[in-house]
This record gives sequence, structure tokens and C-alpha cells, in this order.
Amino acid sequence: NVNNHWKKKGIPGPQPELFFGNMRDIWDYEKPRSIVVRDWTKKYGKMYGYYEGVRKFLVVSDFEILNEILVKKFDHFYARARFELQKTEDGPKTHLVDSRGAHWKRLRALGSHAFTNKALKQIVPTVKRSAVLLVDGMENVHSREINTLEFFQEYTLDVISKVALGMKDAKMFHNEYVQICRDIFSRPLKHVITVLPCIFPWAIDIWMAGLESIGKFFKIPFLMLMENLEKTVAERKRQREAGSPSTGDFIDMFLDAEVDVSEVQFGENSDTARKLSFDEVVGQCMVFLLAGFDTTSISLSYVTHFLANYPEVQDRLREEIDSFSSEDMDIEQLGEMKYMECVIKETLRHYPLANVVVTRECTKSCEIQGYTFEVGDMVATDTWSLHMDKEIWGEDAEEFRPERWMEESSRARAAFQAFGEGPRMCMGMRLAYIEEKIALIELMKRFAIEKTINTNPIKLVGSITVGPEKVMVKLVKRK
Ligand code: HEM
Repeated sequence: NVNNHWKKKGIPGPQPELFFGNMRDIWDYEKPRSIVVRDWTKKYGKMYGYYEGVRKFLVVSDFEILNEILVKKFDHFYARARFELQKTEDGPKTHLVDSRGAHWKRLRALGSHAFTNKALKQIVPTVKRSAVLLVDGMENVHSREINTLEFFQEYTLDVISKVALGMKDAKMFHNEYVQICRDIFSRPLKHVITVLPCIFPWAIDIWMAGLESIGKFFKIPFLMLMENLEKTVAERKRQREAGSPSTGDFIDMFLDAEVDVSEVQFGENSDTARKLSFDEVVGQCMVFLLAGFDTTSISLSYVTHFLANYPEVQDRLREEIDSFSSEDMDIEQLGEMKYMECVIKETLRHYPLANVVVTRECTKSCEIQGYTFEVGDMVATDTWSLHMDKEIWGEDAEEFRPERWMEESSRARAAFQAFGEGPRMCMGMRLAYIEEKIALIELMKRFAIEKTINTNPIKLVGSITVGPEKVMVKLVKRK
């Protein structure tokens, strides 16, 4: 019986049921998987097992073990666990987030062109313009009570549409991608499309082929997005062939990018292409669009929730902002905004919204702290528990206290894993900080954020990420 796997190994965990395993506990959009997993950790400890259908996950929130898996023994765990909807082998359309081994290494190396210091510097003016449009939009709301999440979704999509897809004329609040992206992220695990492959993973390749053909007749948000992106990239290729100059956005960067393959041999399968194929360029754009949209907007909305609840934090942050002349704000100045960084980090410590993506699959057997990991074992990280661990963060771990980041501490840097950890950690972290900082500067220069009767509590929802259903606050114009 596959659902006996953990029991046989002496690993504790919630009792699975036939076929579904523990899936029925974690498949609701209204009861995010990460929160259920965190509650299981309280019951079963820092290492336990559960099942998504017959997919077996070992949940880890022990810092030392996580550090081994994500950093020190990365060469034994260089693959992310396959998502429910992922083919068994990498193919020409496999994108960065899903890819493995040499293929991943090459996509990562080619994608990193988008996040060099030079590239980020060029992005700053675009981000600033989007931030001003954002607060203009907020000012136009009559009641002054707003759901900040909705606004930040418009903002992050505006930024990423412009810097990644070169959509210079994208109109904030009228961007056709917003709804498609919202639909993609609100798909619960509890859907026949995802549940069946968890129960019958051996049929995944047939299932995926079927989905691709059905997708031509039904409006599946993800496939609609891919179709749009394919058209955009094809159009850009045509323009370039006709002699148009580079626009400097991610599409051009990816079409230009080349990598020296001798440096990127990795894993068991080799990959010798130097450039990205058409499908890979489309895949990179999709990954950056989706990864950049949801995470950053959710993170910003949580920040406004805390700022509304902690006026003293808000005052201190505003003091910092006012002490900089924001007209010529560049990357260096943004880097000097230390308190701002503490506020963002402390928020992400409380709400590590993307931990579902921080999974690994064992690719070479090894032993860690007495436990033997076998090839194919899947590890899910419970960042929510790690971030509230009193042994690491102290007795006040559950308090929202940005100052903790300024204090001397023997805590390992890697104890903070909102962006994952190790060679496979988030690629867009620096862009996320830049976007968040610039949005908060513009927002707080213009408004004070106040609590209303609808601010608390926030309800957490999600499947791939965990976000607030909404964050209601009142914006009061500063004199
Ligand atoms: C607050 C905002 C963000 C958070 C909390 C976040 C979090 C994460 C996490 C937890 C992972 C998995 C890391 C791991 O497995 O160790 C990840 C991966 C990734 N993120 Fe982010 N992210 C954010 C913003 C962004 C942005 C703005 C972009 C790009 C535009 C981006 C691009 C990526 C990519 C490409 C990966 C996959 C990396 C790989 O597989 O090699 N992220 N992110």
C-alpha cells in the first residue's frame, strides 16, 4: 500500500485515506495548504510525512536539515519536486521553474541577465512612473477605504508588463492580463485537472497531452496567457528581423542572451544549446510575468495591513522616507533605506507567501541527520513554522517587530526563507525589493494609512501562494 510509506519508515504524519491521501485537507482555496501544513507541524514535529494523492511529501521545518537540503547538499537535491501538472521529463517547452539539471542551469544563467545591477538600474524610472500612477489611482477612490491588494496587483502587473514584455502603452487599471493572472492564481488544488494526476501520476503525460488539445476549445487562463505571449514574442522576432532596434525589455534580452555552455554542465543530463529557443523565450516571459505579479502584490498588501495596525512603525518608516530626497532616488539610495527593508522582511517573515514553491526532489541518495533520503523523495518546506521558531527568533517570535532585523544576532542569515534558499532561490528578489520600496515611498509620501472596522482580521486564501482575500484600509491625504 503506497499510503503506508511513511509509517513503514517510522515517520509520523496525518492519517491518509485511500486514493486521496491527505489531499482533501489541503485542497481548498479558502484553507491554504501552507497553513494546514503549519498546523500539522505543531502536531507532528519538524519532520513528518503526508500524501497528495499518492505523491509523498516529507515536510521539513528544522533549520539544520533545511540548510543541508537547500544549500550544502544542493547537488543531491537540485530539482524542485514536480508540480501536479508537470510532465515526467523536461521537454523543449519546460520553463525555468519546472526545469531540472543542466537544462535548469542554462535557463537560470540566461535569465539572470534580467537582474544584473545594470539591468535593474535601467528599470527604476519605469517602476517609479508606475508607482505614481498607482497612488494617483488610489487618490481617485471616493470613499478612501480601499482594498490595497487590488491596487498592488495592477501595479506589479504594470511594472512587469513594461519591463518584461515591452508593453510601453500598457494602461494601469485596464490591463487585460490582470484578470487572466488572477484566474491562474485562484485555481484551487481541488479541481479535477489537478486532483486526477495526484492520484494517477503514471498517466500524467497522457493527461497533459489531453489538456493541451482541450485547451484549444475551452478558455483555460494559463493557456490563454501562453497564446498571448507566443504572439507577442513572434511579433518581436519579426520586428527585429525587419531591422527594428532593441527595446531593452526582457524579450529582447532573452532573444540576445547567450551563455557559454562549458560553464553550465550540471546534473545527469547535458544541455548544449547556447541560446534560448523561441519556446524558451516565451517560457521565460511567462515565468517572470507570473512570478512577478502575484508575490510582490501580496507582499505589499500585507505590509499595508501591518502599517495600518502599527502606527508607530508607520511613523518611523515615514521619517526614513522623508529624510531622503526621492526625486533622484536610485538603486543605491533604495539600498540605504534600512528600516524599510526591515519592515518588508518582517512582513515576509510573518507571511512567507510562496513557500509552496520551495520543494526539492532528492536526485542522489544521501543521509542527513540519521535519515536516508532516497532518489525521488520529495521535500516540502514549512517556512511558516521555521519563521516562527522561538529557538531561532526568540521568545517574541510571534510579534511584528521590524527592529529585530537591526539588532545583533547569532541567527543564521539563511533562517529567513521567504525567497527560498540556496542556488535555486528566487531570482527576482532584488526586483521585488525595488518595486516594494518605490511603491511604499510614493504611497507614504502622499497618504497616512489608517485602520477601519474592516481591516482586521484578514482572511488567508490561496493555493500556489498564500495571500489575504483583501486588505481594507483608509488612506488619509497628508498635508
Ligand atoms: C515578494 C516577492 C517574491 C517572493 C516572496 C518570491 C518568492 C519565491 C520563492 C519562495 C521561490 C522558490 C525558491 C526556492 O525554491 O528556493 C521563488 C522562485 C522564483 N522567483 Fe520569486 N518571489 C518574489 C518575487 C519575484 C519576482 C518579482 C520575480 C521576477 C520577476 C521572481 C522570479 C522567480 C523565479 C524565476 C523563480 C524560480 C527560480 C528557479 O527555479 O531557479 N520572483 N520566488
